[in-house]
Order: sequence, then structure tokens, then C-alpha cells
Amino acid sequence: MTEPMEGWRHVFKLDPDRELGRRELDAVLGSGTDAILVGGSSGLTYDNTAALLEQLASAPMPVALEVTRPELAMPGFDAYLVPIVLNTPDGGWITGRQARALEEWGGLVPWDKTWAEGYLILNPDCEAAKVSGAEASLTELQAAAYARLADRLLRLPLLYVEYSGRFGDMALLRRVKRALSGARLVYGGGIDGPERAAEAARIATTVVVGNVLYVDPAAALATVAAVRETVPAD
Ligand SMILES: CC(C)=CCC/C(C)=C/CC/C(C)=C/CC/C(C)=C/CC/C(C)=C/CC/C(C)=C/CC/C(C)=C/COP(=O)(O)OP(=O)(O)O
Ligand SMILES: O=P(O)(O)OC[C@@H](O)CO
Ligand SMILES: [Mg+2]
Repeated sequence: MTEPMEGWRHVFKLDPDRELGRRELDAVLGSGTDAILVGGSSGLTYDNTAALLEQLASAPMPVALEVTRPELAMPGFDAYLVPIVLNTPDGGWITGRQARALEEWGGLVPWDKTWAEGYLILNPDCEAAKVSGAEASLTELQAAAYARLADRLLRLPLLYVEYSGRFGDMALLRRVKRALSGARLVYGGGIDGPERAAEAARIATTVVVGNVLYVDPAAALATVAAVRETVPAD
């Protein structure tokens, strides 16, 4: 991977703090998804993350870790993504915690497979918004301004529009897309089956499916084909 998420249209996000049966996990591994992202905004520990990594040992697709705590730094993943929350007034979640973690891990980070992930958190009720104090109720204009900031000023490789737990505003997502020139647009939140997956895939380059896997695995698995069959409208 020379660019982050290169070739990833559909991604399943697995949360080490939640249980997925072996049968469901095998179905994910055989689903044809482009990648697995291991992440969550609370309850992640070294032990539960290492255990999930072990369960994913036979994955035929890349397995990446969203590094949300310093103690999750561990070898064995194909890629590491470090979140930066763009829309929080609390600098601790923009660069503070990341810099402190790099004091400890900086010399060991595999930089050729590590990237920053600019997060625009837009569901005020999601855990990530609460944890990071994100100002998540944004107008289209405000969201597009953050997109330009990420893309043009900070030149981040990824912009992750995050509605975790709720399906987002697709008109806003389209506006964000138009504001980007180089950053890859990643969308996640509230995809509960193929229809919403296709809607998001018409706009975003990468579509992330999380919670539904734990409540309705069949609906989750059906999102893979839906995303693959959808051509993004530019
Ligand atoms: C081998 C080796 C040393 C590997 C190195 C790995 C590495 C790159 C280490 C670098 C160290 C480093 C920089 C670590 C970062 C530490 C850190 C504290 C970063 C801050 C992360 C951050 C901004 C978190 C805020 C919350 C957030 C944006 C989380 C992203 C994931 C997310 C939104 C998950 C969804 O959560 P979920 O639980 O599903 O939400 P719901 O409950 O609402 O559904
Ligand atoms: O869990 P859902 O709502 O599918 O969201 C996926 C992902 O964006 C969470 O970080
Ligand atoms: Mg989740």
C-alpha cells in the first residue's frame, strides 16, 4: 500500500470490545470486503485488540488498526491509522495525545504503513463525539470548510466523515466531496444494509460498515456487493 486505503471501496470495522462469533467472523473473512479496520472509541485494551488480531490471522485482506490509545501500539497489522479529530476545540484530540504517544513510540512506528486520518465527527450522540468533545452539529458550509482545511491546508491523505451509529446527511457528504482535491473521502455511520451502503458509495470512495455486523450479520454482508456494484458519481 503506497497510499492509505488504496483500492479499498468497502471496509468492515471490527470493535475489539464487542463479541462476534467465529462463524460470523469467518463470514466476514469470506465476504469479499477490501479490508478490515480494527477500532472503536472506548473499551479498547492491548489484550482485547491483540486477541482480535489473532482471530484475524487468516484474513485474506489487509487488516488495519485505528490507533486510539498509546497502549494499542503493537506489531502485526498491515496498516496503522492515527485519528486526528478536526472539529473539536480541544487540542488534546487534534495533536496533544498523538504527540505524547509518539514520545513513547516514535522510534518504533512503521512509518511506511502509518497514516493520519482526519476525522470529521458529525453525530453529536456518538461515543467518539462525546470522548473528543467534537462540535458535531455542522452546516454543509462548515463541513466543507473543514474538508478544505484537511485537504488543502493540512494535506491529509484521508478525510473520514463519521456518523457512527446514525446514517448521515448525504447532501452534506456530497458537498464535502466537492471540497476535496486529493484526500480520500471515507464515510462511516448507520449503514444497516445494501440500500444505504449503495447511497454512501455513490459519494464516498471508501465505505465503512460497523455496528450492523453485531446486530444483523446477513444485512452487513449484503453491503459488500452493494458497494462493489455502485459506481461513484463524480
Ligand atoms: C508496532 C508499533 C509500535 C506500531 C505503532 C502504531 C502507531 C502508529 C503508534 C503511534 C502512536 C500514536 C500516535 C497513537 C495515537 C494515540 C492517540 C491517543 C490518538 C488519539 C485518537 C483519537 C483522536 C481518538 C478520538 C476518538 C476517535 C476519533 C476514534 C476513532 C475511531 C472511532 C470513531 C470509532 C467508532 O467508535 P465506536 O465505538 O464504534 O462508536 P459508537 O460507540 O458510537 O458506535
Ligand atoms: O458502526 P457504524 O454506525 O456502521 O459506523 C461505522 C464506523 O464509521 C464507526 O467508526
Ligand atoms: Mg462501533
